[in-house]
Amino acid sequence: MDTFDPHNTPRDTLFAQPAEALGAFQFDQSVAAVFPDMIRRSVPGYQTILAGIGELTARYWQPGSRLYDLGCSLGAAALTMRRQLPEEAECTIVAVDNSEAMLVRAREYVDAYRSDIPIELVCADVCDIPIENASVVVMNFTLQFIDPAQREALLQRIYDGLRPGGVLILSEKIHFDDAAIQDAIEHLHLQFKRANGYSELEISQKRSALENVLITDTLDTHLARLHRVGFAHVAPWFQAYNFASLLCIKGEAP
Ligand SMILES: Nc1ncnc2c1ncn2[C@@H]1O[C@H](C[S@+](CC[C@H]([NH3+])C(=O)[O-])CC(=O)[O-])[C@@H](O)[C@H]1O
Ligand SMILES: O=C(O)C(=O)Cc1ccccc1
Repeated sequence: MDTFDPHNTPRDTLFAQPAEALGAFQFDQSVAAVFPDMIRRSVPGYQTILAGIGELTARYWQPGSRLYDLGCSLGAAALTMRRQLPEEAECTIVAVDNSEAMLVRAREYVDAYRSDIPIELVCADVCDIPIENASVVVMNFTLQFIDPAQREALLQRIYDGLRPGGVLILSEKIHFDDAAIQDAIEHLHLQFKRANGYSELEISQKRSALENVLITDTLDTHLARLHRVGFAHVAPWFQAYNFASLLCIKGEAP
């Protein structure tokens, strides 16, 4: 087998041909194979958000704690977090995804870089795993795929598993209640995809496949829910069109 090169991965053409029957979007082997290209060309600000996750990790990690990447896909956030920790940090990074195909490839990415800090790759539903002794929890575009009825309970378990002073970094595609704003911002995202070489057919077929799979909330829904589960400080630290990332800080113990 050729040596794995994380900087040279194939182009996303998954929705380029007319499909007779379009199934629901799944994180299967074909998506995993093109995922770095797909996310870069589909999510404005993705690289900037990863850089911010690195900077926030450097600021909020705590010695002897666990750092989580929930819905890790190929482990991009887990690897970015690890680069920010000192080699001698007695921390463990836990990266979770329920797609076996993603985790097989995540293993290749993780193995391509050397470090004394372990990244545990766990194949599980993020709603089922224990979250304990955490200083930094990242959900980079994952909550949007969780059943809306389960979102608050998951956020509550994250909050409960954080140490005082720990943080959740939550990135999400969002929508807007104001129809004129929704229209304008969706247009900006469409133009972003077109500028990145996606055809009208690719855009519309992917949109259909994502229907009822990727379910967005508004920024207000996110903020209210994050406050309800207990976060003392919550604010968006980044937004590009309809993609936002929130910093949620658990208060210090009284
Ligand atoms: N219930 C679930 N349990 C575990 N994993 C899940 C679940 N539902 C979906 N996933 C996983 O969440 C990931 C979402 S992608 C994250 C990008 C990454 N964070 C990145 O920083 O590159 C975002 C996107 O494709 O828009 C996929 O790998 C799913 O298998
Ligand atoms: O492509 C889109 O329209 C998105 O909303 C982002 C996305 C990126 C990768 C997989 C699924 C959705």
